[in-house]
Amino acid sequence: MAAPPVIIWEHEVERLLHYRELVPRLEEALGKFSRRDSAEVIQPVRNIVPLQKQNGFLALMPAYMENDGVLCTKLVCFYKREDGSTLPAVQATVVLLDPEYGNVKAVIGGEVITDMRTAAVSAISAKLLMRPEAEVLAILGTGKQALSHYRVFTEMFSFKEVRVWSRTREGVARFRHSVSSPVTACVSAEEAVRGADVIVTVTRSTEPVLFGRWVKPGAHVAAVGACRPNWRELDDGLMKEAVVYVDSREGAMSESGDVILSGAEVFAELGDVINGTKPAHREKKTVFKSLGMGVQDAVSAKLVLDQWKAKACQP
Ligand SMILES: NC(=O)C1=CN([C@@H]2O[C@H](COP(=O)(O)OP(=O)(O)OC[C@H]3O[C@@H](n4cnc5c(N)ncnc54)[C@H](O)[C@@H]3O)[C@@H](O)[C@H]2O)C=CC1
Ligand SMILES: O=C([O-])C1=[NH+]CCC1
Repeated sequence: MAAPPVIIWEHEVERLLHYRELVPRLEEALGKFSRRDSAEVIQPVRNIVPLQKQNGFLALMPAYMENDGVLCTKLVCFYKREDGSTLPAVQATVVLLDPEYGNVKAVIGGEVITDMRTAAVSAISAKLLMRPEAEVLAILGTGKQALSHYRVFTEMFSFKEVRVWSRTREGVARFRHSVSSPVTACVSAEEAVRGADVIVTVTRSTEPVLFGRWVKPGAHVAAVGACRPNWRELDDGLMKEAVVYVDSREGAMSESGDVILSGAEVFAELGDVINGTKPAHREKKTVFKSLGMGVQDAVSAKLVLDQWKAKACQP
């Protein structure tokens, strides 16, 4: 009989997962995914069950990496919460299985993984697509993703100024309290993004919060919210004038309101740029539309379990 699964919960994931190890693994996984080699990654578009009463969705996100021996699925609920709600916008659990026997090896809290891997992939998009002389970062939204994005972007790059905007003053005040360095609080999204080199949108909005006419030429946008086909964060103007990159073409064509409703053309996946099969248009306005992928959770969970085992073996 197989050993019972290891349970690793959020505070431990927080201790075990570090961007310096996570970022290169995610970069490699994005490249593998975009090669569409079934021995490297099998990852269907996630299955979604609407939770009508709760105004949310349950998503099942499986991924199999045959060459790496990683079989994984994340269960994630995400909600269209009203501001002021004390309930979380995203709740997740990641399950690692043994591909040979099918037994569960580990059950891992998925919130820290979701926050960190999403932010790390946005940072990879910036590494590939922002101008090298980028100085100003703007973050729209001040929730959990805003914080993880702030952390990895300031760890990986040296911005001279970080601006934040939220619909509520409390949101900005809370955010400023949670970070170590000064940030510029902006009273409007327009004020935050005018002249910014890199813009991150991490809101629960279902209507555009970022308009192309505010975004300067050559700026890079990482758009993380709006993960349903009828939800938007970006306007048609931005989607149509920017070169659009995504994590998964299939995912974007079935889930991204910004892509589907604007009719914008998807130029490439990030993995195509990593593999050298599509160029990085750093000189143009670029949008990375993030939706999240099971393979990102799989490599993150594998890293957590490996670190946990390494620590457990230490005397
Ligand atoms: N692309 C991906 O892989 C992932 C995307 N997400 C999405 O990222 C977004 C942010 O997630 P969290 O930070 O966990 O949520 P959160 O609830 O912690 O933060 C949401 C932020 O959006 C703001 N907001 C809410 N409604 C708004 C509106 N109508 N206009 C402008 N701002 C508004 C809130 O004030 C708050 O600052 C959500 O849409 C979530 O579904 C979350 C995880 C992964
Ligand atoms: O990839 C993910 O975990 C999610 N994408 C949208 C909400 C949660």
